[in-house]
Amino acid sequence: MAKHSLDKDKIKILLLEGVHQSAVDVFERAGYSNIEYHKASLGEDQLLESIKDAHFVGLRSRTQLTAQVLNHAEKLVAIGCFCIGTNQVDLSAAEKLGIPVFNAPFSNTRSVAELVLGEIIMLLRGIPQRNAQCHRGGWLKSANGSVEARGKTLGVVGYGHIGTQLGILAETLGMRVIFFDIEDKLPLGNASQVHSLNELLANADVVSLHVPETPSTKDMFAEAEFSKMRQGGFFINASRGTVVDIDALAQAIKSGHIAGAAVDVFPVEPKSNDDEFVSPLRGLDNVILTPHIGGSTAEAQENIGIEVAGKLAKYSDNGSTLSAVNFPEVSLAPHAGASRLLHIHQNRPGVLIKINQAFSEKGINIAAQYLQTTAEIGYVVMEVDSDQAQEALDELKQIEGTIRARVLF
Ligand SMILES: NC(=O)c1ccc[n+]([C@@H]2O[C@H](COP(=O)([O-])OP(=O)(O)OC[C@H]3O[C@@H](n4cnc5c(N)ncnc54)[C@H](O)[C@@H]3O)[C@@H](O)[C@H]2O)c1
Ligand SMILES: O=C(O)CC[C@@H](O)C(=O)O
Repeated sequence: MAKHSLDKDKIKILLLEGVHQSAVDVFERAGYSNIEYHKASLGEDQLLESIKDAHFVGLRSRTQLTAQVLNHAEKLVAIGCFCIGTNQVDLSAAEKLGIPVFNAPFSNTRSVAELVLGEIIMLLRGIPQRNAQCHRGGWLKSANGSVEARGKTLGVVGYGHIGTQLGILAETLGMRVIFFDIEDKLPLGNASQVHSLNELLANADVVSLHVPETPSTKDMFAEAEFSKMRQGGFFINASRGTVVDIDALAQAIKSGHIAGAAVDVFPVEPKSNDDEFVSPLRGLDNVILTPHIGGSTAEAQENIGIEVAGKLAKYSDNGSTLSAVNFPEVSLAPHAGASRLLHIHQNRPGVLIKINQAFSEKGINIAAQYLQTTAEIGYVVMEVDSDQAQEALDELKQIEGTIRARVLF
C-alpha cells in the first residue's frame, strides 16, 4: 500500500486503563510506534492534556469521554472502547465531530456468562454468608436456605449476547429459563420469552440483568421492581450500575425479601484500585460484591485488545468503519496506483452530487466511491489518481457541510 498521509510514527495512540498488551502488539505490528500507555484511568486535567494531541484513544469503562473532552481533542480521529459498553463515550457528540467509535461486542461475553452462572450456584447454596461466617470463625453447617439450581427458574432481563449465553449455560444445570427483552428474540434452547417485566419478576427464582445503559434502563430496578420479585428470590447485576437503584436493593436485602445478590457494577465506581469502594451493600454477608470484573479474564482481555486495536488500525490504514457503533459503515478494497480520500459531512441532500460536480469540473477522475449515511452524517470513501489527490482534497474541503476531509494514502 502507498505511503500513509501522516507518517505512522507521528500518529499518537493514547491507551488508558491498562488495556491488554495484545493491543500494543497489534499497533506495533501495523507500524504504529507512538503509543502513550497508562495502566489506570487519568484524572480530568491529565486526560485533557494527554488527549489534546492524540489521534486515537483506547479506554475501558472508567474514562468518560464527554462532549467537552471530545471538543478539546482537536486531532482525535477515532475512539476504541476496549470493552462491550460504550456508554462512557458521548456517541452522538463523537459522530457529529466525525469520530467513529469502535468496541468489542462479544469478546468478553462468555466471561460474564460464566461468572454469573457461578454466582447463581453460590447464591442458591447460601455460600456468601457461610463463607463470611467461616472467615469470622463461625461454622454455619446447615441445609437451611440451600437449594439446587436444577429445576429453578432463571429470569434474564436483556436477552442479547450475554443473556443468551447465560441462558444456554443455565439450562445445562437443569434450570428453566425465561427472559424479558424489549425486542422479540429467538429463544435459544428451551428458553421462553415473557411479555412483561412483571411476569418475569413474579416467576423467577433468580433475576439477572443484562441490559445496556440507556435512558430506558436507568433505574429500571427500584423499590417497585424488587417488591414484585418472589419472596426469597435472588438478584444479579453484571450490566451497568445505573440500571439499579442501589439503595432500594440494599433495603430489599436488609428486609429479607431478597435472599441474596451478586453485584459487579455500581452507580459510582472507584476511579482506581487505590480509591475506596463506597456502597450501601458493603457489610451484607449474603451479597457477593465484585469490582466490575465480569469481563476481566485473560482470554477476554487479550481478545478485546486484538479486536479493538485491529479495528482502529484498519480505520487508520484504509478508512474502514465496519462495526463502528456511531458511524456509517464503509469498507472499500484499495485499488493499485490510486489515492484514497475520506470525506465526512453533515447529512444533507446533494452532497455527493456536489462532490462529483466539483471533481468533474476539475477533471478529477474518480476510480472508486462509496457513500453511507446515518441520520446525522455521511461518510464517503473515494479513490482518485494519485497525482490529483491534493487537488481533490482542496475541492472536498470546500463542499458545504464538510466536517472532515483528508487524504489517507
Ligand atoms: N460486568 C461487566 O464486566 C460487563 C461485561 C460486558 C458487558 N457488560 C454490560 O452488559 C450489557 C449487555 O451486554 P450484551 O453484550 O449482552 O449486550 P447486547 O446488546 O447483546 O444485549 C442487550 C439486550 O438488552 C435488550 N434491552 C435493551 N433495553 C432493554 C430494556 N429496557 N428492557 C429489556 N431489554 C432491553 C436489548 O434488546 C438486547 O437484547 C452491556 O451493555 C454492558 O453494559 C458488563
Ligand atoms: O473492562 C471494563 O472496564 C468494562 C467491562 C465491561 O463492563 C464491558 O462493557 O465490556
